[in-house]
Amino acid sequence: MPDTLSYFSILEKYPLYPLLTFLSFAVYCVGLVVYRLCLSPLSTIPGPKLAAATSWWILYHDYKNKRTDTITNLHRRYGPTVRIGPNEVSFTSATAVKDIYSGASRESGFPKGFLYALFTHYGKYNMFSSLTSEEHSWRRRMFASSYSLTNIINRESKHGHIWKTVGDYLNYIRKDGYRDGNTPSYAVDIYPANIYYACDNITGHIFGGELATKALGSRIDNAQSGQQRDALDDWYIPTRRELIYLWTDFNTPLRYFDNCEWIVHKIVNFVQQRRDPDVEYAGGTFIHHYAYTALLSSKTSPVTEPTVAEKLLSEKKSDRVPRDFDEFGAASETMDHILAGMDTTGDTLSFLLFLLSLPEHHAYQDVIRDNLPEMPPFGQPPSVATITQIMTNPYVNSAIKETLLIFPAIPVTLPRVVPSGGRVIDGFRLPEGTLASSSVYAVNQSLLPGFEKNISSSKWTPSRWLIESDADRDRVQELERRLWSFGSGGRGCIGKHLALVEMSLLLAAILSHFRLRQTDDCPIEIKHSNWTARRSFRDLAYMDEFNGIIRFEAFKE
Ligand code: HEM
Repeated sequence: MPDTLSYFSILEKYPLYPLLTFLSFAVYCVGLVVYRLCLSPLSTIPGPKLAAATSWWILYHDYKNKRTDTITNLHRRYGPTVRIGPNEVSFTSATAVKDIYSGASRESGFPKGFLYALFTHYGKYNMFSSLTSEEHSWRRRMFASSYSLTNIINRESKHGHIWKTVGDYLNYIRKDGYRDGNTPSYAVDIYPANIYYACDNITGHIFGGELATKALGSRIDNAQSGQQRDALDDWYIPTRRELIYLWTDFNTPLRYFDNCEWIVHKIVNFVQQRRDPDVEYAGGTFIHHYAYTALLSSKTSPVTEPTVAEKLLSEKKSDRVPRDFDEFGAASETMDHILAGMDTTGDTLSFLLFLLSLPEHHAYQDVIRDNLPEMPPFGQPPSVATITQIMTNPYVNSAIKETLLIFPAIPVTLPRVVPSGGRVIDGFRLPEGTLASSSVYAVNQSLLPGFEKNISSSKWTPSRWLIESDADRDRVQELERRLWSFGSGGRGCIGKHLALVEMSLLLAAILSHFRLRQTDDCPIEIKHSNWTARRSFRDLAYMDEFNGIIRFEAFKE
């Protein structure tokens, strides 16, 4: 019988085997590091040597939830181009951002990194989660016009949904705010209030006023509003999207998910078919269920206004979309818009109201208030002229833009992958497959004076957006052009104008009825223990000293 070849018998025969294995591995590792540091096409890009040598360096910062902060500090030290991993480079210059995110019109920027595959719904890709330009462009074409500024303002001037929701918000303050004795002032936990506001607006834009959520709750019975509020509160489980970048680093599961999209969809479909169509939570959570059933209801509702849902349903029948684009695909789009429009707009509003409530900004509140136009009652749609006047009011504008600049709701890296053939960015040749990206926060901070010397401050200074001289004009125009809080190019934020209209109208209405003040002791329940725990898509903890409560001092009922 031949000898069994066991590990031990090999050891007996070749005693140097383990040592040789170890040495080969060590030579491989040293070779890899030498290649990455000295021979790789990325080796001339500035950055920490450790980051260039091993991806564990950025992984460690991802794990500590410190990616954005770390990258921003590296840009301060090394300039606009920094290598942050063996295969990853971060950029802040205007040309690099243009090349990566806008690119040739055919490409509409580089393909997205796999991180985005996390944002499918019902097992179906959507505009945000689709990675390549082929998967994305037909989707974006479907409803790009629904989100143009002209369309939003015209629709608002006819139907006045946003203005009605603004009215609901003011009622919510008076009804749900904590009133101390007989004082005409109301303490409100503004974080959930702003999420409800953003949700009622985006769902109104997608499905129309009838089918919109009424989380602010003044237009329908409280039970339904209460249920919607609870669902929205539950959505923000603090840990839901923590460590999101580890998913990009360990993207094998995402690639796997990408390949088995159709299996997930088949399962969702199978479960759906066997359930009562009215049963709750089709496709996942309450919000998934709402988006799916509201889309189905849109099919039978009389068309009274040009909604996004109506556009989706009519495009679905056309030959401009792939044949397998079904109701779940359409519902995935609506879900995507709801989620993309909810915490971004809601949080930006929360930062803005909190900043204005600070004693050092009370004077700026007064300046905004003193420059507001006469506004219509909430039951009546505002005219195009009124909306335009509010939107172009330099003080309203400056407060919103400054909040977007210093506290962008999505400050993180927006990952992109260098397409086939490689590209030259900022004078550096990047091979195909390199992760070439920018972080919103780093780009915005790099626009502030003294950034490189680390003396740029994150102090909220809305007056930097005011034009008082010719020199100011050039500076402000450049700032407007480069403000990157909504991203840019073919994959930039489609909801930007909707968000700006929502924020401008709400700010104008609040300041024309209330003074915003801080409050110390207030016995109201805080939905989220502090703002650090709520950073849904942020690895920066803005204003973590703020508990979310603001006092609205009424001077006009
Ligand atoms: C202050 C509010 C908002 C901010 C700061 C914001 C920010 C952003 C950013 C930075 C991106 C680019 C992501 C990337 O390139 O990877 C983006 C994309 C997107 N946003 Fe917004 N957003 C806001 C409001 C909204 C609203 C109200 C909607 C509602 C429709 C929306 C829908 C989307 C969608 C669908 C995309 C993906 C676009 C595409 O891939 O073509 N956003 N947003």
